[in-house]
Amino acid sequence: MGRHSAAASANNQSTKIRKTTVSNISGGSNDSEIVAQAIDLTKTYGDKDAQVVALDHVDVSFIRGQMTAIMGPSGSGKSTLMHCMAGLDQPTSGKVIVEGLEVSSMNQRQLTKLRREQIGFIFQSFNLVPTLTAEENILLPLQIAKRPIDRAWFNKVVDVVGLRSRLTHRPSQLSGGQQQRVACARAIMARPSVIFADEPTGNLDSHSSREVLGFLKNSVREYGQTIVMVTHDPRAASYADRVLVLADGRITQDLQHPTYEEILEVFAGEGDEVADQQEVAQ
Ligand SMILES: Nc1ncnc2c1ncn2[C@@H]1O[C@H](COP(=O)(O)OP(=O)(O)OP(=O)(O)O)[C@@H](O)[C@H]1O
Repeated sequence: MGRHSAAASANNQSTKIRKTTVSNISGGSNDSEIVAQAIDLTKTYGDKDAQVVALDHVDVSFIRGQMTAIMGPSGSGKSTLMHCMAGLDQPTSGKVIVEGLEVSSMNQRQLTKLRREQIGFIFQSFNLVPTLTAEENILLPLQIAKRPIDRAWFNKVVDVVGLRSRLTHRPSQLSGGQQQRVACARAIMARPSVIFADEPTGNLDSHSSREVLGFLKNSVREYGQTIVMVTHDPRAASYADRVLVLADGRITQDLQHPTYEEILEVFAGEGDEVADQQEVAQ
């Protein structure tokens, strides 16, 4: 399905779904709970003749202690939004604010500090260091940042992700699900303000996906962790408190606590594409 028809399909569905506007979310009494915010965010690639508008004046706020899923067709701007929010990519115009700090105007040194101290990452490909054990991988970001290691917190995180008996194993000696649980533990160990997860279950079978999503959700419920997760998988998105749908670089849906069926309904017109991507992911 083309990108314009995808957007139209999403808009057509919007009347059927509980919908909260971005201004409702970002305004009013919730202001103190905003962890990360995009204001009039635009990102274009290429020059005038071959310009791609990856993000088109996006306004969105992410609330502390919530898990948000970002969905949308391929090329709709999901990764670009997440990369701009995490300070991995520079917007063309507009602002990104994390914990009250303007990320979009930071220099490299400030960005490195921000990513070390405030932001956790989980990638589809796990991104573990192959020569280090699970324990060493989990502790690596804290050691690089020269931050003290809270052993009680480490033990809690290790037990929650069920890695106690695997701490001395290297990534190659672990299953995909176990490797992703190491990556989750690594992300949460530093207690970041927000964890950005890019297709965290994209390389996992359905059993391992459920384990990883269960752990992520648990970290939101029990420790107030804030998570923003890009996913093509409606099942994964149904674990989230909120689902944002992007099309052509704009947010076309903002759903609070949607059920799996409601998420499927949003993509009913482009079900083949979602189903295909889900199949590839599993
Ligand atoms: N470095 C780049 N140079 C040029 N165009 C780019 C670049 N990165 C992204 N784009 C374009 O920006 C648009 C948004 O890309 P983005 O990767 O954010 O989409 P996405 O929704 O994450 O897609 P997918 O689901 O396929 O990963 C696409 O049209 C893409 O081709």
